[in-house]
Amino acid sequence: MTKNIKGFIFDLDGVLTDTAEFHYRSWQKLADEENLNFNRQINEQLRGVSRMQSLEIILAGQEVPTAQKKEWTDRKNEYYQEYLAELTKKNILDDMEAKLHQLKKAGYKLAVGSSSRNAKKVLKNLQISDLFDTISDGNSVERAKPAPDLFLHTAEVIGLEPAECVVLEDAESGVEAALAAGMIAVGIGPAERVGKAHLVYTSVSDIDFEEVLTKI
Ligand SMILES: O=P(O)(O)OC[C@H]1O[C@@H](O)[C@H](O)[C@@H](O)[C@@H]1O
Ligand SMILES: [Mg+2]
Repeated sequence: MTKNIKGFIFDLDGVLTDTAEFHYRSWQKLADEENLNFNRQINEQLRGVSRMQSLEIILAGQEVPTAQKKEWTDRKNEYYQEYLAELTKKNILDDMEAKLHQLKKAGYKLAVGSSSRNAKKVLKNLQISDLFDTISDGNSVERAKPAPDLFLHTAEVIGLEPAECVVLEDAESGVEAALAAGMIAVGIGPAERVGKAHLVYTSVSDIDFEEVLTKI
C-alpha cells in the first residue's frame, strides 16, 4: 500500500444504485409536458449535476422566470419520488453491499457524498444507511460538485484528512470534485467521462478494493 487510506467516500447515484433511469424518465415527463428539448443523450450530461443546474443544462440558455424554474424542478422531483417509492434492496448495484461490509470489517470509515437531496431516502429504501459513518447530500454544502466542498465536508465529519480518503464516482463533475479536494479518485464508467480519475473501472462489478489500495 502506497498511501495511508483510512476511508472511502461513495457517490450514490450510479455507484451504489442506478437511479439515472428514474432521473431520465422524470425529466422526460416534465420536458414532454413543457415542450422542452430533452433526450437520453442530454440526460447523460446530468450525471452528478444538481437539480437546478440540470434544468439549466436542459434549457441551454433559454430564459425562464425563476418561479417557473422552481415549479418545474419541484414537479420533476415529484415524479422522481414516485419512482423512488419502488426502490428496494434489489436496486443495490451488483455486489456493492458485500464490498461495503468487507471494507467496514477491515476498519475503514465509510461515507456517502451525493449531490442528491433525496440521498437519505434512497439509502433508506436500499436498507444500507447504517453502514455509513456519515451521509452528506445536496443539502450539506452550498457549492455543488465539481467544487470540492461536499467531499471536504464529508472528510471533516468522519475526522479524516483529504489525502486519507478514496472517492468512488461515476460522474465527470464528481471526479473533478474529488481531485480538487486532494483525494484519490476512482472513476466508474467510460474514460471519456471519468478518465481523469487516478484509477478507472468500466463498471461497479469490476471494482477490486484490494487492487485500489495497492495501485494508488
Ligand atoms: O434531484 P436530486 O435528487 O436532488 O438529485 C440531484 C442530482 O443527484 C445526482 O446524484 C445525480 O447524478 C443527478 O442526476 C441529480 O440531478
Ligand atoms: Mg453519480
